[in-house]
Amino acid sequence: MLRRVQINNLHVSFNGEEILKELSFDVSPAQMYAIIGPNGAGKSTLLKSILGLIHPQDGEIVLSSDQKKTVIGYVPQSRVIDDEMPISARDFISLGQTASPFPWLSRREKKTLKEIMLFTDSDRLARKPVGKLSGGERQRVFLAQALVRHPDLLLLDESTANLDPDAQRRMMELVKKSVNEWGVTVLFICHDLQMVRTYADHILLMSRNFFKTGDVPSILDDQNLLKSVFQSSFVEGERRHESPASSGLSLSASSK
Ligand SMILES: Nc1ncnc2c1ncn2[C@@H]1O[C@H](COP(=O)(O)OP(=O)(O)OP(=O)(O)O)[C@@H](O)[C@H]1O
Repeated sequence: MLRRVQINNLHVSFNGEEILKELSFDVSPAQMYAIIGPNGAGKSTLLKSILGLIHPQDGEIVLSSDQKKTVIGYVPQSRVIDDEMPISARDFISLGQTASPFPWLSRREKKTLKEIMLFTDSDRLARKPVGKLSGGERQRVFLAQALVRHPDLLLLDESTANLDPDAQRRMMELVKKSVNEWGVTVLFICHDLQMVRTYADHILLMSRNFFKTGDVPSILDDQNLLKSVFQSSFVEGERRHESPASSGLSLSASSK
């Protein structure tokens, strides 16, 4: 189980543009943290920094857990799956398991795989080709893949976007179940504030060069705070769009 995640004074810039500045916060185990903020605020950048996919210019990320190495499960914002991909949902989920030198699963891995498929209700999808699954079924399979190594920390980047309200609720219930039953710690990026109110224990509100953490009421009930963060990003965004060349932004720069 995770003991601690500590983000200390994180700085991330791309092409000279500062995306994260002096970002610091602590995460307690077995809790759900929603990360909210306008488009371009740096939310995905933060998750990718925790994953080690982006190297911050300054600051540190401390992960500690009972095991030697903290296991992280990640469901990215978008994932392109070819409709003709000839791999079953079961095999796709098992790709998340620890790489073994053998091309077959050990008895223990098979048992875990079965457990996770039952847990996420994806066992009935086991034999279906992953490319033929509906959007909601795919999300369920992606979550199963992220959970199959029993992560200490689960990072979800808008993983319920594009799902219908019922599928969103079912997915978040599963995530909550993994927190309650296994003590997984979750950071989830979400634009649906109603969902955040229902499922988050804490919130990290981010915009460029600004952040605030707190419990749900202290962030979501502060209308002035929300207005200032979302409105200022809109005004800033408008200015950029009027004059992209003079803004110094590289229009082709994107990690997505
Ligand atoms: N690898 C990269 N190279 C250059 N710029 C990048 C890179 N990754 C992200 N950015 C820029 O950093 C800014 C923050 O991007 P990020 O994806 O973290 O935002 P976000 O808060 O997750 O936004 P959204 O809500 O739209 O998903 C954006 O302007 C983006 O273009």
